[in-house]
Amino acid sequence: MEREVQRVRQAFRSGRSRPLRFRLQQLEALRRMVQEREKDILAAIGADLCKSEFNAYSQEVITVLGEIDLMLENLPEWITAKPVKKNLLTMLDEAYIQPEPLGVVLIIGAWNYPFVLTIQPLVGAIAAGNAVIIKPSELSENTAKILAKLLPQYLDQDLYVVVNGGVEETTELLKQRFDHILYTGNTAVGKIVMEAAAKHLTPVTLELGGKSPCYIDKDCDLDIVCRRITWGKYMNCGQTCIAPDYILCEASLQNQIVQKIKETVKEFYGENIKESPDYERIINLRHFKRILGLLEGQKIAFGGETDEAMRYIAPTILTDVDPETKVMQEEIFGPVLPIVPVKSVDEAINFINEREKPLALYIFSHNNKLIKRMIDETSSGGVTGNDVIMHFTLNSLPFGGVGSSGMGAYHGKHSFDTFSHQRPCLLKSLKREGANKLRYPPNSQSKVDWGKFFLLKQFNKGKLGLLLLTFLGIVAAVLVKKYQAVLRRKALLIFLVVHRLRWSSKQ
Ligand SMILES: NC(=O)C1=CN([C@@H]2O[C@H](COP(=O)(O)OP(=O)(O)OC[C@H]3O[C@@H](n4cnc5c(N)ncnc54)[C@H](O)[C@@H]3O)[C@@H](O)[C@H]2O)C=CC1
Ligand SMILES: CCCCCCCCCC(=O)O
Repeated sequence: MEREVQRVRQAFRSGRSRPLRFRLQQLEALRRMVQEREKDILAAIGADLCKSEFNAYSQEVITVLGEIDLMLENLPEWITAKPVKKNLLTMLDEAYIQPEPLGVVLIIGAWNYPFVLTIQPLVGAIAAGNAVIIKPSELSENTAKILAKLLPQYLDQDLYVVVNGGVEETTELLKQRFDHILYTGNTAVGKIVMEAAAKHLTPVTLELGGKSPCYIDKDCDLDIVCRRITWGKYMNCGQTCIAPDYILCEASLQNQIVQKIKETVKEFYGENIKESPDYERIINLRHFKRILGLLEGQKIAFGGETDEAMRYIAPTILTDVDPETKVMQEEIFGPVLPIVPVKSVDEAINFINEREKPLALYIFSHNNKLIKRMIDETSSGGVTGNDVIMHFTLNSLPFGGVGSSGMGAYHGKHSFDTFSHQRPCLLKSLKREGANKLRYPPNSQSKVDWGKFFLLKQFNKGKLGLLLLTFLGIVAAVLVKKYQAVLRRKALLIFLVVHRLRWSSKQ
């Protein structure tokens, strides 16, 4: 493993991942891979999660293609140095921020959306000019295999490398030194990743999970609310990190919600859900049994049917759920929707704030003030009002968690920033040494006063200073006339200072 990482680092050191042209070529090659090998990719995702081609395309492939297009369109602007504001002391210098690649990035993907959760970060890392080691999840083995096969056929083989394997291989990888690690998966492994990264002071982006609450206000159009929740909760058989984990609402709404979700499930998946091409399966037996365990002792208002051989769990709703029971203690990550009754929005806010910060928060209400209030008085990785999941799809929004649901974010420009160092650059001239005397020893009160004058607004706003500088400006102008060639630059500096002070005294 050490040799593999060394090889990638050598490739990064060659500098070839940095030029804009190269980055664009690699992103175009990746887009070609997705388009030319679409059938293979969809088949692999389908085999891992029992997912239809339509669903695999619209839940995973479309996002990756959109991300690549966004990068191709904006990268020339994003990699350009951005000038920054200057102060009186640096007025004649060049000051700017230049994004630079971090180096070798490790991307550890999860199995639930095995293509998009691995390739979308890769797009950002390539765009930012890095070399990348990609570690797909071993649980989605078909997608892991197809990525290991296809990526080297399209991308630079030394800069972008897929490492497949399980916990043992990931553990070995994590002993190596990286310049950034982006991990998607559960919180427990997130801690292992962070501990390993700390040994090398490697920065991390942790895309973790949690229980994302969904509050339904009493004045809602429940038909629409329930359609949206049914879509987001049962998509991918509930195995979505930002799926609404549970509902908070007044007890009186429960029966109507159950009824409307039941009707929607029939509309979406038909009479025989097992036969529906749109309804997926649980990834493996361990997760299947874990989810069944969460049903113990609960009041099942709808669903509950299971088939171990097919790892099938029907869309299920639990009502009057006690917050102390197991289903409310861990992320469900399956098609089970508990409803926890609350008496008011205040109680819902307290309920959310008493628990770990979730990855997403969903609020349904006609009352925008109530939505804004809940946003103000709670914390979560992201929020969608009057819908679910959709904040993930807008790549101008950063996607990530907060607190135990993760740290850092990606998607679109946020990915580019995550995988870049914002390098501050100040380029001075070897001339104009006179002004530097201010900061050289021996120090004195008058130097401190000049320092204040140049750097602190409150000390250069006064009229006295302005008068003094105007006077200096006149003297300078006279001197310039006399020693034009030598003093032109100094006079210009004084003029600029006077101009700046006039401007700041107007503020
Ligand atoms: N925030 C986000 O964007 C997302 C978060 N998730 C979260 O991920 C979780 C589900 O995924 P998991 O079952 O964790 O996926 P997983 O079991 O596939 O693990 C993710 C990665 O961690 C590695 N790994 C597992 N155990 C390890 C260990 N002991 N040491 C080192 N590496 C190890 C695996 O090889 C894999 O590449 C849920 O909690 C879900 O909420 C899932 C998708 C998106
Ligand atoms: C248009 C629907 C796209 C849905 C994609 C959802 C991917 C979520 C990944 C996750 O957070 O686990």
